[in-house]
Amino acid sequence: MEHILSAQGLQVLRNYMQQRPLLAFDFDGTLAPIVAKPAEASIPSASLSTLQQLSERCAVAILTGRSIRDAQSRLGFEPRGIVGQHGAESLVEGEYRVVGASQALAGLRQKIAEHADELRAAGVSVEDKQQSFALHYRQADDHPRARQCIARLLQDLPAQLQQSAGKCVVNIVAGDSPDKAGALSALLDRLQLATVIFLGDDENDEPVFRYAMTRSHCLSIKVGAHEASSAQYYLHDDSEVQTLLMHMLQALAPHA
Ligand SMILES: O=P(O)(O)OC[C@H]1O[C@H](O[C@H]2O[C@H](CO)[C@@H](O)[C@H](O)[C@H]2O)[C@H](O)[C@@H](O)[C@@H]1O
Repeated sequence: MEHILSAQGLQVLRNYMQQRPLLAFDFDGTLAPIVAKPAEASIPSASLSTLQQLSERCAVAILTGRSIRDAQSRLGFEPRGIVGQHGAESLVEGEYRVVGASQALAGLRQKIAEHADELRAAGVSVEDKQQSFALHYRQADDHPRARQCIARLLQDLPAQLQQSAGKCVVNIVAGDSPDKAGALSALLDRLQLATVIFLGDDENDEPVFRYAMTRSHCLSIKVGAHEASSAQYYLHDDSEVQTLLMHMLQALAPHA
């Protein structure tokens, strides 16, 4: 993995930007720094301003584990596409679709209600996003205990549901939902774009990093270098995101 802000990385970035790619961004841990409470996450104002300017010159999309409604409330601009709940819902040029749903989510909702006291005592908070759940334990005093409590809840998870790990969170989505890679592929088709730059940081972004390896016009960048990641390039951490956005913008300037 190469640093995207190295001389070589920036040359690759400029070449991509000249093709007017789709600029696709993960939200938490990428555009918005990780914070203790999910409700308090926000994009720093400088990044928001640069994203707005980018969205006037290029197609911009957000690919997030959050619900679309939640993500929208944290964006000061309207992207061409938003993929929400890890791929389970999409909003592209005003058209909303739920892609994948399962009755089994209703069963899990009931089970979560039955285990509410136990989850609360273990410091687990539940984010019900309708097409998916996030079971958060960042604020638990004892993370192993919280994870055990979640594992007990999910031990007989129906085959129609799938779980995945994230940053101090366990996500549950319907098994027939696309992941972010499937959703990105559909988005590119829909927008009739072939080239994409994707920036993400977490487990649910790895399918996109792997997808990028199979395509010739897909540049993948991971926030936070990690040997096990399939991303091609990295940023050290989210404090470098604004610098990257500025380089993207400069590469679109007429004289660039
Ligand atoms: O795909 P993403 O946009 O990265 O969304 C993944 C999840 O992000 C949120 O949780 C994470 O961020 C929180 C705020 O920084 C943090 O407190 C939590 O520990 C992280 O897991 C969001 O709440 C989830 O719904 C998303 O699935």
